Amino acid sequence: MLITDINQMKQISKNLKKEGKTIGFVPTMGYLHKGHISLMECSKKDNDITIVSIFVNPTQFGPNEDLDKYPRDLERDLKICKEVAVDYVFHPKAEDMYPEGYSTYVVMETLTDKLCGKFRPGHFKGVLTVVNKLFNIVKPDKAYFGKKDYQQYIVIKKMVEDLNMDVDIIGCPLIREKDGLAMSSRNKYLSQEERERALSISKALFKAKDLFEKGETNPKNLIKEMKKIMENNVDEIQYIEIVNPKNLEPKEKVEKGDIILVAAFVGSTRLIDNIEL
Ligand SMILES: Nc1ncnc2c1ncn2[C@@H]1O[C@H](COP(=O)(O)OP(=O)(O)OP(=O)(O)O)[C@@H](O)[C@H]1O
Ligand SMILES: CC(C)(CO)[C@@H](O)C(=O)[O-]
Ligand code: BAL
Repeated sequence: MLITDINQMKQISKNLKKEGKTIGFVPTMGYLHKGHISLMECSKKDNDITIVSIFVNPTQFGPNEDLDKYPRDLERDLKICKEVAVDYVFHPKAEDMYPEGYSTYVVMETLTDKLCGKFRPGHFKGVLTVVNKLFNIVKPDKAYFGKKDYQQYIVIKKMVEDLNMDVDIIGCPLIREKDGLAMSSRNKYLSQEERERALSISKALFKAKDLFEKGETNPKNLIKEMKKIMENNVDEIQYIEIVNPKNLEPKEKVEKGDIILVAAFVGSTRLIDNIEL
């Protein structure tokens, strides 16, 4: 069922909780793909009720980013949600989420100024604020986030811990296309030729993992090999970092369980990807 009214969504969730039902929540920005569907399937397995939100959150986009052109197709998304048999789709209006005079934000003092946060100032402030608002409206027992957006997953986990919020954050595996490209709504922006070049990102990650498994533990060497693969294909590498998976601090010697995080532009499309070692 599609719900667009915030108060109606709050009331539905309140009633579900009164009935003793568990609520699983999958926040999205829509233009759904198999990555999103995998989160919905996880939620359905664990909970009585699954609620998906579709909201392109304006506060997490920078002034020169793609808020206006972000792909939107509600009809298609609703069809997918129906096929997967989610119980409710929450699709609020931006003017209801952020009415005139809106002035309260959630700011995290660590973790958000590095990696994506360094290149997208204010991004995580917008993400944490909207996720907090959505949690207050939907009141989930568990919320599902993809590890494709790995920093986002860690930052949200920390917010929930720091603010003693009553929701379990579940991180779900990154889903790829058959040829290795990480699924993302923004892949729609890529031309055929750009998509080919974008494959160098996952190729570089797979290569680095292979080299690590063969014994290379110097992050500089792994990153150098990745750059060799990506340099002539992508248009800009924003970062390649090998970090501790919990605190996102760069590693001097790579160990099993560390994670390689990448952000790069192909044409005007910014893509992120990662691999766990
Ligand atoms: N390939 C994927 N595998 C697993 N989870 C994913 C994947 N892509 C997106 N998700 C998750 O889906 C949720 C909603 O993400 P969002 O709607 O921004 O999709 P997206 O494809 O990441 O879009 P974008 O183009 O903004 O990167 C997030 O928790 C995100 O991590
Ligand atoms: C978590 C989220 C739905 C908040 O707008 C968004 O950042 C996303 O889609 O990953
Ligand atoms: N998938 C994270 C949302 C964003 O890029 O704004």
